[in-house]
Amino acid sequence: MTAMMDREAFEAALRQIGAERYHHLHPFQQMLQNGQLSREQVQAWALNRYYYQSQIPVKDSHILARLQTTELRREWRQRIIDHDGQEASEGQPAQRGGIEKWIALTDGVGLDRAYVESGAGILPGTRFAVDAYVHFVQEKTLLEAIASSLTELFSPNVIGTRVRGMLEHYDFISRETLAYFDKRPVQAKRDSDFALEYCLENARRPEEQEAVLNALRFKCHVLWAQLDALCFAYVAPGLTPADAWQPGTAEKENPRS
Ligand SMILES: O=C(O)c1cc(C(=O)O)c2c(n1)C(=O)C(=O)c1cc(C(=O)O)[nH]c1-2
Repeated sequence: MTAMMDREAFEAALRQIGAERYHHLHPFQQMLQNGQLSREQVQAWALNRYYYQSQIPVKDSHILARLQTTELRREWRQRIIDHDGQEASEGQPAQRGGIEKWIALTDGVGLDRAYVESGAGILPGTRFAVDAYVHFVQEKTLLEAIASSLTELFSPNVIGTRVRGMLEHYDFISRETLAYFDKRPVQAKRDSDFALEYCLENARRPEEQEAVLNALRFKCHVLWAQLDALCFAYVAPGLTPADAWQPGTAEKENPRS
């Protein structure tokens, strides 16, 4: 049996998984940030990732429903607000949510909004990976469900590199198009600091520590598999499934708006 790790060793083991397995290492991510993709390949990324974005508040609602204290629910419900936004109330302005901002991104790369929101044209690999994430948080222990969000420990770096690279290399990408990412690093740090502390405190046995590490490995695979699907369908030519989005289709009617 594996021995219990102390707090530092456990945290180091989690960070090691990110260093080896996070999607910053994926060839599609690297092509995206290095300006090696066509406009259509960037459209494919934006379209497929919309499905991930759309399911994040669904998965967080499953976690929320399992939390047994007001304090924990308050903390977790902020994640749902971040993605779904909030109507104006009591002198507070309305808050645009992440999903709406992602639609601004797909708009910005010229995709038809109704088509994006319909979810038609999503690759099977994207759908399976994202759905697996939602099922994971329903079926596993609460500790594992919370641990599966820990990839966000690593997202501020990859987001910074991606945004810088895309702005530098693609003339069809503007700051406004990528506004989704403006707030993400701060939100991701807040969320992952909380989730990390929860896991460090609540994994009290070696098996629980192992389960947390495996949940983070699983989530790295969820992200990796989505980029694999994009590579296979849109970078290797001619392998796009017949019912998935075909480059050159679903263009917005007025590409300037
Ligand atoms: O751009 C990225 O590389 C990236 C990565 C991740 C992640 O590591 O899971 C998330 C996000 N973005 C993101 O925008 C987001 O809202 C988000 C929520 C979660 C989660 O697991 O709850 N991960 C991520």
